[in-house]
Amino acid sequence: MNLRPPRATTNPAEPAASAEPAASGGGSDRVTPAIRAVGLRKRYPGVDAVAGIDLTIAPGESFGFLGPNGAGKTTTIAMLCTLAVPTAGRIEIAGHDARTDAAAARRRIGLIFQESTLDDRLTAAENLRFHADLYNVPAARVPARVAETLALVGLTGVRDAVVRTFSGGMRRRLEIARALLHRPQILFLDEPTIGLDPNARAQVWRYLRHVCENEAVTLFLTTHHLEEAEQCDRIAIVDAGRIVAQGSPAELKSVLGADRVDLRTGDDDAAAALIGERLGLETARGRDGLSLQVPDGARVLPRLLAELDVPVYEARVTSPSLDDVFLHHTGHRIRDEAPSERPVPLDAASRAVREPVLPEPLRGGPRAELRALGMVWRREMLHFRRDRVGAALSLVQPLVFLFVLGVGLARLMPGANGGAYQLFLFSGALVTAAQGPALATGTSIMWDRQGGFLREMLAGPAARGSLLVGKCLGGTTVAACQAAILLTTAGLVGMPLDGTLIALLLGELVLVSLAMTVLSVLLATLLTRPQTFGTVLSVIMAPLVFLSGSFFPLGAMPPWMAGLALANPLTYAVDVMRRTIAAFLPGAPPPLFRPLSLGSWQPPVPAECGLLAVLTVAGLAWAARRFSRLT
Ligand SMILES: Nc1ncnc2c1ncn2[C@@H]1O[C@H](COP(=O)(O)OP(=O)(O)OP(=O)(O)O)[C@@H](O)[C@H]1O
Repeated sequence: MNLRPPRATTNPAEPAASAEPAASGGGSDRVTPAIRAVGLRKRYPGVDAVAGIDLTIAPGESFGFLGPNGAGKTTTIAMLCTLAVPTAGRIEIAGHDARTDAAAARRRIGLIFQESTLDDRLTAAENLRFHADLYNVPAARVPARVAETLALVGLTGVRDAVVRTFSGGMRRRLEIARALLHRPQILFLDEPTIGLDPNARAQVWRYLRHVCENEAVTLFLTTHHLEEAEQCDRIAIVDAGRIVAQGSPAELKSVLGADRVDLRTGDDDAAAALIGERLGLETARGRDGLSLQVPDGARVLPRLLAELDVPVYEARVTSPSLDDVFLHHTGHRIRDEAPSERPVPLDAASRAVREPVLPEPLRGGPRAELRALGMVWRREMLHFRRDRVGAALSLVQPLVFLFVLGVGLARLMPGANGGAYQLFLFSGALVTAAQGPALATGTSIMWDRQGGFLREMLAGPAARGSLLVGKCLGGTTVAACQAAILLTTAGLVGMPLDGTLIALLLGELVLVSLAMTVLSVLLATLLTRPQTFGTVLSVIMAPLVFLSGSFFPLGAMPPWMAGLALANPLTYAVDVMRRTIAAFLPGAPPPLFRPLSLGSWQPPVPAECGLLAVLTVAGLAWAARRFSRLT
């Protein structure tokens, strides 16, 4: 059963970029193909993952890309979705060049990856709302679209449940809802039912069929499940990076031409002889009986049974399967098992949808970029608000510095009474309080990458720079908030509670938090494994903190150590805040507060802030460069 007949439609709201000849398989009208790929190739070191693929898929078609593991399906879909750059070839998505007009192409596609790309710390509705922001779905329509798409996949009842509590099937359905939220013209699904049990697979297919009947969407799906490919209007069989056959399931099977009849009889020798004499057909002997090839098994079988004078215990007619087609073209089989089709009720709201819903144009531009940036920032805030334990724990370290290390070391400091040393430590403790959440921003990029959500963001139409800046601003806000919380202990360490001083320190903390956030984000774009990231971070951060003048003044360090401290940007951050505090102390600041100097020159506070700002901008530019290349 096919999903539905192909439709030749274009988006009436927005004419496609170029007029194209008729799409093969999609009728004879002149319509812009939904997907067009010419000479597509992707070479990885040592392997031609895609070795020259041509595709033309008409609007409204459901197209299956069928092949075994490693055939090149995921690589093809990644290129079609503009996530991977082809080694050669050209791709057009609804008439938009995927290379030169990637954002326009992305606005027209919905994507469901092989692995889940949901944020499992957010609720179902929050995942959808973030997606709406990413794709700049008109704000007024978002509540209705969220409700509609959740109803479509039967998840209305769990809209406010955190995704972590969802089963694999529910996650997949939520991903279908999310991919449809911005009304894409083309829905790409990479192995949509992988890892699901037969019942969950049947559910997903039920919703996909429903989508095809009610939304004007072109489906492109990769699969190695034969019965899933069977439901598509057209199929391309891929093997070793090439399309070996293409057509409707019926067309592909008709190439084999014959049905197979299997017989289990009381006397196979006599039956074989009779079939040869009376029907002129050749039989083959197998372990379980006789088999023969006939053009139309259903018509031949009654005559065959009537002619045989031997008992027939079992007779079976098998039409060629796609597996036979696959075997015919590639010389090997695709293994598969069929799912049990158990009906699953659709939500009432989705049953009410009858008319196909046409895709709507989504707009890009600076406002859309700001919205995407805001979405990333808000997500960081949500995570921060929900992770109260983590937030509280990251304050433990600076509090220990202040009230354990501070009290203990003060007794060893000649000429420093306890209060002066604790106040001396305070600027370092503030930096340490900001440091935890700032560095966690890089860690969250690593986990977003591992958990898949990063792909959801990267596949969207928003510029990567907007996403990166949103992430950095989110991390900075959280880090500065944490340091601001520590600032409430200022009175306990003898800091004057002056409004201007506090405002200045908050401003400096924002700069320092941004600098450290950018450092961690840069590291996250340079490294691929979270474990390596954690190790590198701890190796870098220990010397940075201990050589920053946070715990003892540079004047007390041996020259080689003081030289290293001067090369450490964190030293300037601590010095800036310490000098700011010293400026508000009544009388001359204690000797511990002597500012750092480069030879005989004492850099002014604006110069130290300027240095931090320049390093931050340079780090951000480098991180943006790296981030733009992530796939
Ligand atoms: N990033 C990569 N670097 C190197 N080789 C890769 C990379 N991605 C894919 N390949 C190789 O390209 C070939 C095609 O891989 P691809 O993932 O596209 O196949 P597939 O048909 O989607 O397989 P599966 O069904 O297992 O997902 C494989 O040999 C794979 O090892």
